[in-house]
Amino acid sequence: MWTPSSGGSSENKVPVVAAFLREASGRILLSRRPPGKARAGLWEFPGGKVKPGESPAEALRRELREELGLEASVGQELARLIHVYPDLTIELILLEAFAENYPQALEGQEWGWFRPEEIEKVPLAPADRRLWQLLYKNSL
Ligand SMILES: Nc1nc2c([nH]c(=O)n2[C@H]2C[C@H](O)[C@@H](COP(=O)(O)OP(=O)(O)OP(=O)(O)O)O2)c(=O)[nH]1
Repeated sequence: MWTPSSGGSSENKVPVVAAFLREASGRILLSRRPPGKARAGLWEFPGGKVKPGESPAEALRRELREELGLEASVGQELARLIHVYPDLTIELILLEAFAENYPQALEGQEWGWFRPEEIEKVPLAPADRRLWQLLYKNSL
């Protein structure tokens, strides 16, 4: 019988929150995973793991502050999915977010504003590609 040693199972899923944040002209904020981290070089919706005792909204406000110096309010949940990576299974929760200031890369990561048609061509983390397809299907 095959048993996974780590990852590969949806039972021990790690909750990860991510922000759907749009600027005035409708472009969407993406950040790039830095070298040395899992899925380095791929683009994602900014966010991170939810710590024990935190709500998803609290976790997202903390991650946006730590990574991008953003003070943000958090709105509704837009999409959620479970994604199994070889090393880790995540439940990725996409929350609408509204920033009060402009982003700055506090952890040296690349970030940018992307039009929806540009996101089609960006190398996204596989879970984010699926999320993006879900959003598009629901014509957000
Ligand atoms: N933040 C974020 N992570 C994502 C997204 N899509 C996706 O597959 N992931 C994966 C990448 C990582 O394996 C995991 C989140 O870990 P992280 O490295 O961003 O979170 P963190 O800073 O809180 O954790 P850590 O590196 O300190 O362990 O989820 C996404 O849109 N945003």
